[in-house]
Amino acid sequence: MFSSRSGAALTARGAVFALALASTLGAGPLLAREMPEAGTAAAAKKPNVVILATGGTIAGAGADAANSATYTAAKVPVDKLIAAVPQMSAVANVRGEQVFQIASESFTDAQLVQLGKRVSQLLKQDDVDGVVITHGTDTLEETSFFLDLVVKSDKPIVVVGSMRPSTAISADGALNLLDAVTVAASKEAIGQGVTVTMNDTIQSGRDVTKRTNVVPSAFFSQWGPLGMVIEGKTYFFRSLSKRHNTSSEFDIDQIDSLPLVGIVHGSGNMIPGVYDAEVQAGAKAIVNAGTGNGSVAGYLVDKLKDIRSKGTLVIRSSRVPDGLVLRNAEQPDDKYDWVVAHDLNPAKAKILAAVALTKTSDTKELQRIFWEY
Ligand SMILES: NC(=O)CC[C@H](N)C(=O)O
Repeated sequence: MFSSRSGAALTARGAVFALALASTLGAGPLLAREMPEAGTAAAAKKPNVVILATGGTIAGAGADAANSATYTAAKVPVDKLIAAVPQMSAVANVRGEQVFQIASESFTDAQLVQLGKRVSQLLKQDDVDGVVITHGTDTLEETSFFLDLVVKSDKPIVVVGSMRPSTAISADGALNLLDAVTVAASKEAIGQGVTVTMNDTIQSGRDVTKRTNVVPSAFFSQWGPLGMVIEGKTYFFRSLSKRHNTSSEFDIDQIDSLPLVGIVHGSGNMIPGVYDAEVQAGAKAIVNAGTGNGSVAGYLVDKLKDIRSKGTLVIRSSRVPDGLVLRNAEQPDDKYDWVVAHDLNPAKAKILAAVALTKTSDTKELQRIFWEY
């Protein structure tokens, strides 16, 4: 049973995307439709979109078409991904760059900064109308929020991944990639912030998170998607009200590295020494992924107060996927000089804290930043 899409369409798409791997392995030529030649009138009319490939399942390959969860991520190079979705040439003049070829859990802050700088550089060019980043889904929510905070451009930036490798029956990467290019090429996406196109929806890169780890409908925002993309048309229904991109006070051109921020996951019966280990490793801030409303066990409060008094920032988030952490609810944040992450989950709070710390370590300023972004 196919839950959300027609079985015939899914199977056809899987077969098309599987061509990418066949070619990678030298099994034969690609059946890509001819792309319009650069410099022709047809090419001049279409928006120019650059695909920056970083790896992930969208570039993944398994041994058999039945392998939807057992495969190797980051195998198929960007030119093969592009050749496997010839429908993109009707939407935009597409070219690709292989920035990395990694599973996204292996992303480092240095790579995040490098990617951000490349996106910024490209979007300053008159001959680039939008950028698509192909990415593993595990940390896609971090990268999409990071780019939303630091790239000073109104042009569309779309981050896209897939849940099934390119070789799988019903691979979801091909349509997700076509949808990403469609959004990146659309006028409607200008100024909407970084978006994520997966499973026919357009989500805000600011608040989308991975909520299930095996099915194509993996990405979810508690505030709902921005819109949908269907058969080459974008439909936007809401806008991001938080500061982002050109309205952001952060600029990747001014950032060369990110300070270390740690996350401590809340549970019952915790080990206070974990906080010390983060501080000793050089963490400038610790995001406390507390229980419930960002609650902190009574026996941990002194530890967190002590850490704060010695200079490390304490940011209260929650391990609960949705909701808000409010200031002075559960803990007296004013008294302890702690910051709350508001609706940002621990991974998102870590990104915002790291970016904010490039400018300030004043807790009033940091709290303002957590309200505004
Ligand atoms: N669906 C995926 O992309 C997960 C594959 C891999 N763990 C990654 O994040 O790159």
